[in-house]
Amino acid sequence: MVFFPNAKINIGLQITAKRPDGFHNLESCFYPVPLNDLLEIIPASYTSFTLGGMAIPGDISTNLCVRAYERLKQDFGLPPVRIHLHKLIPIGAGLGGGSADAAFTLRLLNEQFMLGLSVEQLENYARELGSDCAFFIQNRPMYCFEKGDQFAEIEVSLNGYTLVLIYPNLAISTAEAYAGVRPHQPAASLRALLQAPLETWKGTILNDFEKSLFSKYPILGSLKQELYDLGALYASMSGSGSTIYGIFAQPVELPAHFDTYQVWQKTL
Ligand SMILES: C[C@](O)(CO)[C@H](O)COP(=O)(O)OP(=O)(O)OC[C@H]1O[C@@H](n2ccc(N)nc2=O)[C@H](O)[C@@H]1O
Ligand SMILES: Nc1ncnc2c1ncn2[C@@H]1O[C@H](COP(=O)(O)OP(=O)(O)OP(=O)(O)O)[C@@H](O)[C@H]1O
Repeated sequence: MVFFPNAKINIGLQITAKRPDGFHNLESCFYPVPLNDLLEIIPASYTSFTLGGMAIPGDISTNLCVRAYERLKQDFGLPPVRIHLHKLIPIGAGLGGGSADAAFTLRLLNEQFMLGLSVEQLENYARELGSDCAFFIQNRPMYCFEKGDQFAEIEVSLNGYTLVLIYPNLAISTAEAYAGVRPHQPAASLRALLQAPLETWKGTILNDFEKSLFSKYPILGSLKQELYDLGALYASMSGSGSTIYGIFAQPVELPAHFDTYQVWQKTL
């Protein structure tokens, strides 16, 4: 069976408090985007994991696909499988690629072996694997809170807009990003701000990771400004970085020097 785990962007990200468990409470709109890895899992005589596309740091046993398989195997005694991942979503990019791979592995195994797990059960397994993972079970625009693993419905649509993603060949670890932020209660509710027309977001919707990461890596702030100069209605860093995205009214011709980065553009 073949699935295509997709990336996400964060529209707004407020980090509101440090939790007793060391994690942070946040509020953010998670929005799926059609930039995909390829994940194939088939029954086999012994379990193996192979990787194509981009290299992923870390031992195979720490790969989130393998961890998701092992977790379900614990509870359901799954037979051996051959897992192949073709990695296309940049890593350390704030696009949730690893989390998507984990969640899609759970979803795929649930179908392949007819485990009969409900959405809620799959989300609970996903929460064990990472804060972003549970979002990719339902995989639709959601207002996320607490660790980013609790959800509320929100009416946000980018349909018809052109989305540009720029990955500046710079991997930022999530832990590094959280270490640089000072949690605070926001002056305005992100949820309310997101309900206003997209044209108003530029002045109102922020990603709290930008302040410290833009000082540390000035290229990030420059790219965001360039997207605005090119006519973006809204531009931001996604998640804990380093991807900078722009939302445009129509497709945009990007300057030649962007060729040195990984650039993706699609009308949604
Ligand atoms: C930045 C976001 O992508 C926003 O969508 C997420 O908060 C990150 O989620 P993730 O990559 O799934 O993160 P995890 O694998 O759960 O945690 C990695 C590390 O990030 C920090 N972390 C993560 C999530 C959270 N709500 N608070 C945290 O402080 C912790 O130091 C943790 O050890
Ligand atoms: N299948 C996988 N794909 C990508 N990264 C993986 C995977 N399995 C484990 N990892 C580990 O997860 C970390 C990066 O994950 P990911 O790419 O999701 O982070 P990110 O781009 O910062 O996204 P986010 O913070 O929004 O979840 C790396 O340390 C990597 O070694």
